[in-house]
Amino acid sequence: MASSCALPVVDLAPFFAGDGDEDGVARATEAVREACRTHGFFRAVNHGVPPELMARALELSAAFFALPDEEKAKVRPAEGSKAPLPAGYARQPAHSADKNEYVLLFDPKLGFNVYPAEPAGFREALEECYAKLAKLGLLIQEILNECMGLPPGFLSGFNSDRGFDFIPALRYFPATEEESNGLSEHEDGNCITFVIQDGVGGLEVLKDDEWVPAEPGDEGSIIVNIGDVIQVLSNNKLKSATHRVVRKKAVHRHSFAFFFTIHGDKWIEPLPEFTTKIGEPPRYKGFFYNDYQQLRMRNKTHPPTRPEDVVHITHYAI
Ligand SMILES: O=C(O)CCC(=O)C(=O)O
Ligand SMILES: [Fe+2]
Repeated sequence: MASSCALPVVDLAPFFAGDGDEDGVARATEAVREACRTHGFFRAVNHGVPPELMARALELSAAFFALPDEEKAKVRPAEGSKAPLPAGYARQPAHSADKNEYVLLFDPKLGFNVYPAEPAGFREALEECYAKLAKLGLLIQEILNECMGLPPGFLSGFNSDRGFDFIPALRYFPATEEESNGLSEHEDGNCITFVIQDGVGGLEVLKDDEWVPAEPGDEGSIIVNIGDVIQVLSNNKLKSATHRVVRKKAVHRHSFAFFFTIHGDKWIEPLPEFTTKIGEPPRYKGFFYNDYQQLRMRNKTHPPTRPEDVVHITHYAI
């Protein structure tokens, strides 16, 4: 039986029905609001991304990562690229607590991506997946706008530049006898994240001091979570939850994480709807998104020895 902490499931079908199912839309919107308030995570079904496309993309990704290291190394980021992060293949440095390798991809239209020659079809499947997830990002942003009671179109106007969204295709190594961390506990710094994953499992979300599994489920579901930007804009009404990936023994785990993010020049602070308009004090000082990203990046390049020195969104808390 599912525990009371189990990840909420949200059926997005009413948004695709095209028959003006207003009640269905209202119910699904309320389910998203409740999930983002309590867990910061939910499992989306009927999300508009074909399950067979997700399965094919994961298979092709697994085939790429199974290639010899020297083949993977050919997919190195282009020198002099203007991409916000290095697009292409990389592996976490040996000293990192995170035990994975990945291929980072941006919107194909931007021309930053570097693709492997093998396996055939990798580029097409990933580009198709990207397009579908980008569309889903816009839909979830609209739903959040409604959940947050913001003026229609506020978030899409505030966050209209899609040039910073990206996907890492990830492979986690098998756990060892000594150690099973795949991705250390963290909150996402962006707006909205989608996770597509194979059947291995290992993604876990912290809820009331308990680690709740965010397993893939067998219906081709996508895990959705909100990041720090939404938590700040909503002045803590919606939650950017702590999560991590734990590795399993004897298997690699494959996933895609789509980061629906925001332009680095954006000034992020709690919105009036959650502060002055309702007589509540802001829980955060304002900041430029870029500045926060730099601090987060430094967490990775220069990991502090004391966990309490790792920068989280609480850095800006009042
Ligand atoms: O691989 C996953 O399941 C999650 C990845 C994740 O949490 C992240 O990249 O921020
Ligand atoms: Fe994450």
